[in-house]
Amino acid sequence: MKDPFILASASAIRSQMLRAAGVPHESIPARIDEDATKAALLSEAASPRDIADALAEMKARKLSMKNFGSLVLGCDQVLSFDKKLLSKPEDPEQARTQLAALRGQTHQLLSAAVLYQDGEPLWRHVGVARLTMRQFSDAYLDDYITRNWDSIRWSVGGYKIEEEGVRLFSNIIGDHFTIQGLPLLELLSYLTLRGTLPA
Ligand SMILES: Nc1nc2c(ncn2[C@@H]2O[C@H](COP(=O)(O)OP(=O)(O)OP(=O)(O)O)[C@@H](O)[C@H]2O)c(=O)[nH]1
Repeated sequence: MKDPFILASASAIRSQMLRAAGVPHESIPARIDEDATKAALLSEAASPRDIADALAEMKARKLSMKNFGSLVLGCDQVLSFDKKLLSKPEDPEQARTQLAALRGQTHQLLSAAVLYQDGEPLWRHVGVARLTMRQFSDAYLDDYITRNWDSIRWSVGGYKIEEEGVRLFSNIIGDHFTIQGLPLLELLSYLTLRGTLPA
């Protein structure tokens, strides 16, 4: 690729998806205060989509200002359920409470991506997936968390779709990439259209 590509994210799976797609990049965590920004936006009644987009843009802009010439991709994923924003579970108990609330219900994962270059936004997209959980038993939920806590603690929904988390669901509308945190197909389409990736 002509311009260096920076993924402004600490997310291993986002980097893995880009690498698997043949997009060479450097991963640099943006280290912004997500909680403060999320709280401020929620106090202004911002929508989950706008919150994810704003956080992704903050990450992209911060690293773009320090890396002129590079393409910088910022990402953020939020879980929207019952008009509330859920965050990564802080402990197994919170994971259990959150998953019990999502049981038998449909929630949305919104994965925002914003591309910057030289301090200016080039492209943005928010991918949306709709996921319906089955009526799993309390016993299964307890065992699931015991078996998977070390892995699911880093995921906003308390599950990893490519691992045992898939057994929590009865229906999913949306692509795997969006669920894992990156609207990859839309990003690749843009990079190809702009000539960054060969058509
Ligand atoms: N492997 C995997 N990761 C998931 C899945 N669902 C959500 N995630 C991850 O959950 C995390 C959502 O938190 P974010 O705040 O968007 O990203 P982060 O991991 O904190 O990293 P930053 O981009 O540096 O903020 C992301 O890393 C997603 O990739 C999944 O099904 N599988």
